[in-house]
Amino acid sequence: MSILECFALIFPVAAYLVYSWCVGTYKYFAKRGIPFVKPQPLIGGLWPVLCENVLPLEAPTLGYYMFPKHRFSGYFMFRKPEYLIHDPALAKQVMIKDFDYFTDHTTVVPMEVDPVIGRSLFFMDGQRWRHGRSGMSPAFTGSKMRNMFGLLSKYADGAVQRLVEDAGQKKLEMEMRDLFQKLGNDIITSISFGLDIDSVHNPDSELFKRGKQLAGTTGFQGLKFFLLMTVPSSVFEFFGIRLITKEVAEFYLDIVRKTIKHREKNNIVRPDFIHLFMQARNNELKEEKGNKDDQLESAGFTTVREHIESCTENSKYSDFGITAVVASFFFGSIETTSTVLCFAMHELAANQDVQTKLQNEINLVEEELHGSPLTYEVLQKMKYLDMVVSETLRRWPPLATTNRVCVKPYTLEDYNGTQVTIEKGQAVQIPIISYHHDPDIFPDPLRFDPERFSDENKDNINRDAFLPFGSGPRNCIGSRLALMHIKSLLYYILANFSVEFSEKMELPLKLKKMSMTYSAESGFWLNLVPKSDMLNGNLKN
Ligand code: HEM
Repeated sequence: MSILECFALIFPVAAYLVYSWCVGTYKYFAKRGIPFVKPQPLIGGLWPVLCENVLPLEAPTLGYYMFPKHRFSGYFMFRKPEYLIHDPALAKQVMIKDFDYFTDHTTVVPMEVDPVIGRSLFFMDGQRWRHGRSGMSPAFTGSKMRNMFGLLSKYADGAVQRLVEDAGQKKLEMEMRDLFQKLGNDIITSISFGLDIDSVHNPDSELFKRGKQLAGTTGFQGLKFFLLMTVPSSVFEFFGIRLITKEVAEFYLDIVRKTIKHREKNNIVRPDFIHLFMQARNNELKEEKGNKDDQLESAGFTTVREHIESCTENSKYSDFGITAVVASFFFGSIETTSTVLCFAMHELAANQDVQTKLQNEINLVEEELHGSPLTYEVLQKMKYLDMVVSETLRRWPPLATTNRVCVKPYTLEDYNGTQVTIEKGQAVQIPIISYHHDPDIFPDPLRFDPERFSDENKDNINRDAFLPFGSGPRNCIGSRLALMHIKSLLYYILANFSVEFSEKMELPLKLKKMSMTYSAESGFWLNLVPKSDMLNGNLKN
């Protein structure tokens, strides 16, 4: 990082802290009789992150256990007062029934600040978000995902076969986050930009390097992202700081332009996102009402419902618009899916009985397929695989919290009758991780137990408190794609390998502190053990 870049980042942050110090007040919650986490000067509720062993991503959730008798509590982000919602039923009210009061996420990035990230739904607000979501939702329906499954599954199968060749007769020792980030980059590059690459064997390829610049949440890129979440985006605009550099945006724009030209000239149809958004700009992207693939249960327990009516009439995507929208998928998808895959593999290595049960289900499916390729229907019907993925999402949700911004005054009522009006512009935090780890909601919460999601037990699950993909109209638009990605890779890996901890794995697992999502401090080191060798008992070390 150059001195100029350091200055460009440090100066706006310092200016913002001084500003918030002048306008903020720590008396906000005390005056209203609301329990709150005691702030420290300047950094507010971030003190436990700096001085105690609290992960930054869990910092806003501290009030959950400090004030168990309340439906909500207060928290200071630096000097800005925010609310933490303890009661999952109240969170549901905020996210679904009273959504009109809470339509936005806290971080908004105007297109002028960053033309790529500014086109990501996550960072849009108001009408622009509504319009963007309704235009994008037909590209993520179950039927579109079924069409994309062939591409994704073929890639996952091919990538795992290359690992089988690498392994030969030996165990393959690998760091899982590195592996899944590479596979994730390749899958998203294939289904977004229509290009097939192999980053595991070609880590120096231009496409992998560029992909990392799009999805990166570590180093300088991670710092910029963290600041974007804490400092108003106008500060970024004023200093001309972009999250995705012009060079990276132009690299992908060039690919998209050439691909579109080639496809139009040669009448090529490939069921990927470029194709879907080319259809959208020609008003040809339709939602097929009543399609059985769009029913929730077909995609697994965790899939979330689409609440916004789709409308593609005015979605006139330019070449740059298509580039920016698909590039923004890198950002939301690679870290999240890699996190789930790393922890799923970790739990399978730690719980060999679960691994055996999952492999038995996979073996049965393979027998029934008689050598034919895996299909979307067959993958969706794999109950135990769905239970393992659901339990991983409960135990290790990639997003520990989500949030909403109040857009018109709203009154909250505590169990004891205390009422408080949230003002326009104030944020509420929804502590996904606290619900998932609350023993009153999920007994023995730190135990990895896929049986919680069995047919016999899943009706007892409090759906309001199980929120890996959020809830309501602003839920995760990519839940079906994410589940398909995670399940396909787990299927092919466990069809060919068993997994065990390698000697390099630091146990018990120590979580990485400075990370935007859950991760292992020293990596997820596992051995992939070729299955045929295990069966023949002739494994070479
Ligand atoms: C396991 C993987 C994933 C997890 C756990 C996850 C989780 C989430 C969560 C918790 C939210 C916020 C929801 C809310 O506030 O109610 C969200 C939003 C979002 N996710 Fe995901 N996500 C995953 C994968 C993906 C993928 C693969 C994509 C797209 C290709 C994606 C695109 C988005 C977008 C665009 C939003 C913002 C939606 C909006 O504001 O309208 N996510 N995700």
